[in-house]
Amino acid sequence: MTTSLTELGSKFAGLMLIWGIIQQYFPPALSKRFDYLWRRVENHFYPYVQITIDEFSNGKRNEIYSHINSYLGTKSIKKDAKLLKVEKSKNSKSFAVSLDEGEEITDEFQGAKFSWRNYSVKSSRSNSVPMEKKSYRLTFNQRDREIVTGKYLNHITEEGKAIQFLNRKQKIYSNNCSNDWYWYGKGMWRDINFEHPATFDTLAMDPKKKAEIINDLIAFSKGKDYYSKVGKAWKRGYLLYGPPGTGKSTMIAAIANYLNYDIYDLELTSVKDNSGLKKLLMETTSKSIIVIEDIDCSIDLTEKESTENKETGKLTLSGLLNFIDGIWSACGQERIIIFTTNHKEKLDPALIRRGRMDMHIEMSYCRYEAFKVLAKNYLNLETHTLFQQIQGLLEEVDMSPCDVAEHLMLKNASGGPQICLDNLIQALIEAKKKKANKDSKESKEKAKQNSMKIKKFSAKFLRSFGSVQKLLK
Ligand SMILES: Nc1ncnc2c1ncn2[C@@H]1O[C@H](COP(=O)(O)OP(=O)(O)OP(=O)(O)O)[C@@H](O)[C@H]1O
Ligand SMILES: [Mg+2]
Repeated sequence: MTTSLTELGSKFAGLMLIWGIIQQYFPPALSKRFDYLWRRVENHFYPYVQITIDEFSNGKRNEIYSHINSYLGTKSIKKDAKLLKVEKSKNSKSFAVSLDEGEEITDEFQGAKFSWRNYSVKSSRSNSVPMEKKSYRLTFNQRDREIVTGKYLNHITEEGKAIQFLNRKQKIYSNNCSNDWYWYGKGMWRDINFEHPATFDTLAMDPKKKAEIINDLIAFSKGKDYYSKVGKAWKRGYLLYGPPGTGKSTMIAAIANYLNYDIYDLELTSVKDNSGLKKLLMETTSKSIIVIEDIDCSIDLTEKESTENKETGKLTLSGLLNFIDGIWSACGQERIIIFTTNHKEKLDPALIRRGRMDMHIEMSYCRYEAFKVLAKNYLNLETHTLFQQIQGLLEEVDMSPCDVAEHLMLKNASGGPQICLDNLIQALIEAKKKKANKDSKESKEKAKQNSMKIKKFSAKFLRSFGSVQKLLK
């Protein structure tokens, strides 16, 4: 289809040119009549329309061109296009394939056929470097005009965007910028590539809880229509709480990798006031996770403090609440906000109520199910005779996944899994002893305090009894 369409198109263009020249010698009334007839002949033999999409439009890069480029590049691998180009930019994870100059490809959408051709025109200005003008030309039957403008162009733009999103390198942004001259004028966030290896497969936790979180993330990321239907801003809040070393930060990395989102690591102690917080928020993009780690330590966020500071221009709890659910936070769609804390009980209930922090996720000490994930990751073991003993010990001792993982690391080339498991058992037995000692000390201390209380009480009672006796005498 493609070659014949393009060839036919250029032949008609040639005929049009000749017709234009001859037309000048015709009287206007006759020329109009001929023009009408010519259009009918043309529509009969060549009922096609062409749209050209240039790489640059009005001196600016044309975004649609780059989306089409990605879309057609992916199509070209599956189709039988023979002239392809491969590029890799510093911000993309893998190679990007696109059509080479002059190559054509056909596409189908809702039963309609489309032909795409890549053009490149080189021109040289009198005194300067040669310029290359790249474009795509879309040819389609004019009966499909509505499909093209109504749906097809939208469809390829969305697909192209999605391909570019998957192919880009993830970033982690931080607002904790020093006064370093290098960052001067580079915006409020600085970024580096995010390359954390954590995934949900390597995250050690109760499998049911893990599945629940993954399902929640899937529902969120596919929820565009749902959120707009119920009239809610497309964002979700997670509170991760639990003792140190239980995997809160690791979970954030796993979520970012799962959804391919960027991370904005927001350091509240570096934020001067509420308006600074708003500016930071406005510089974040969609499909991102805004993280505030150790929220309880970041700032004194009590309601009382917030009311006192309202006028003094500081960062306040109400400022933070506005940040989470104010209208500004809905400016960029598809955003996740995550708070972490070791002390959930210290947080103001207003900050973590449902609707703000939609899901409260407890990251707990390592139990048997979580241990099995670590043993698989670190030692490639799914079963072992020592597992049963470890299971029993993990029920009695609170050890963080971080500490368990440390014992499962192969420390030298000659050490095998058996040594690691033995080491872990030793550590668990030690921890169990320590716990037993601590418990017995605590119960002795409690008993001592109780007996002191009883002694004090009886002395007081005896004293008062003595004074009553004296009075009665
Ligand atoms: N649940 C887990 N699954 C897999 N690895 C874990 C888990 N928890 C901890 N680790 C390991 O321990 C290290 C420290 O964990 P992480 O930083 O995620 O803990 P945290 O809960 O954020 O601690 P803190 O409260 O001190 O910030 C990680 O680099 C990871 O290797
Ligand atoms: Mg952490």
